[in-house]
Amino acid sequence: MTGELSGQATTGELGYEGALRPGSLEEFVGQSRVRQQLRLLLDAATMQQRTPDHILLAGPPGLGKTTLSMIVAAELEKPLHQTSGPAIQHAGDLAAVLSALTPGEVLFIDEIHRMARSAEEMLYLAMEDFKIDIMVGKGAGATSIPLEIAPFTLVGATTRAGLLPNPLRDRFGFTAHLEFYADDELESVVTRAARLLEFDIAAAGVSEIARRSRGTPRIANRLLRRVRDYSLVHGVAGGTDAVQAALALYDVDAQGLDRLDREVLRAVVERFGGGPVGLSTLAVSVGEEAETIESVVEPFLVRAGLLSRTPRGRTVTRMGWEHTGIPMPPVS
Ligand SMILES: Nc1ncnc2c1ncn2[C@@H]1O[C@H](COP(=O)(O)OP(=O)(O)OP(=O)(O)O)[C@@H](O)[C@H]1O
Ligand SMILES: [Mg+2]
Repeated sequence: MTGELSGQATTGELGYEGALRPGSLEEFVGQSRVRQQLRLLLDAATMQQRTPDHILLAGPPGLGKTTLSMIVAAELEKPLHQTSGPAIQHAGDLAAVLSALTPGEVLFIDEIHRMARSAEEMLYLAMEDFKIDIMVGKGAGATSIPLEIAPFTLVGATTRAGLLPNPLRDRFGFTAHLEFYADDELESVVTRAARLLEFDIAAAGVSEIARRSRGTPRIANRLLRRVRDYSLVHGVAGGTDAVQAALALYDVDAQGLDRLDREVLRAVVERFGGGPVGLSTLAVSVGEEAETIESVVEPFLVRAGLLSRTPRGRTVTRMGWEHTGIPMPPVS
């Protein structure tokens, strides 16, 4: 999913994201519970001069997992090494990363649920005892040589906490579940970003953007940039008119649903009588990957009360039917 309302980052966006990333826990908007929990964890470790427990950050795309990993390193005043699950295809890839860590370094593994199984075992031992076993040779003559590594803090991020094997999940001392942001929190995100972009936007425009951002800071920042483009090109101020015109141009509706969200709702209603329908069937019928539907589209539709996930499949709610504009058949 690559629309304006995908929580996933686009390649060209990475530069902007760097510039807009909050640099400390205090600057990080919202998620106040997670912030308090992290503050305590980091302060305690600093006082005792040890590395803090490993941290797992779980939640949909664009809610601030990468940002928080950078903040953890900054708060600890330690270097950050960033890698990701898909980059770790073999145990050897992980061994190379782990053996190069300096004491206290923060290792960030994004999309940790996509790491190779063979590397997971190595990670267990590393997380627990700061040791790894290096295999030397092949076949019957193979031996494993234990190697000490520097104490480090692992920060893992996942959009799919349910996919992590239990032994891995259990080795994180703290799991932060990031929630979608409330509208007033998104307003703070947009106000802050507008200031950094030196874009003058009216308060009413800010709240309009916040309302349409699906609870996601990345989307809020992205919509803000579209509105800024619009006001620049058309030479108009950043008020509600500019916001509405810009968002209409990008197909974002008043509740923040984009094309794919609406397609998913319509598919369930038109082709499956409102559900229940299984995830894979639904994914095929809208031509998207099941993972995208499950981790990007559904969390928002469920939160907005338009879709419900049941053991038998996905069902569109009464509000969801209303959103499609198709009359709901009477319950027989
Ligand atoms: N709490 C926040 N306050 C201000 N800005 C935020 C906050 N959370 C996220 N952002 C902004 O949203 C953008 C996306 O955040 P981030 O990259 O950390 O998300 P993510 O959870 O790692 O997403 P993904 O799952 O796609 O990797 C960044 O540009 C960041 O500046
Ligand atoms: Mg990220």
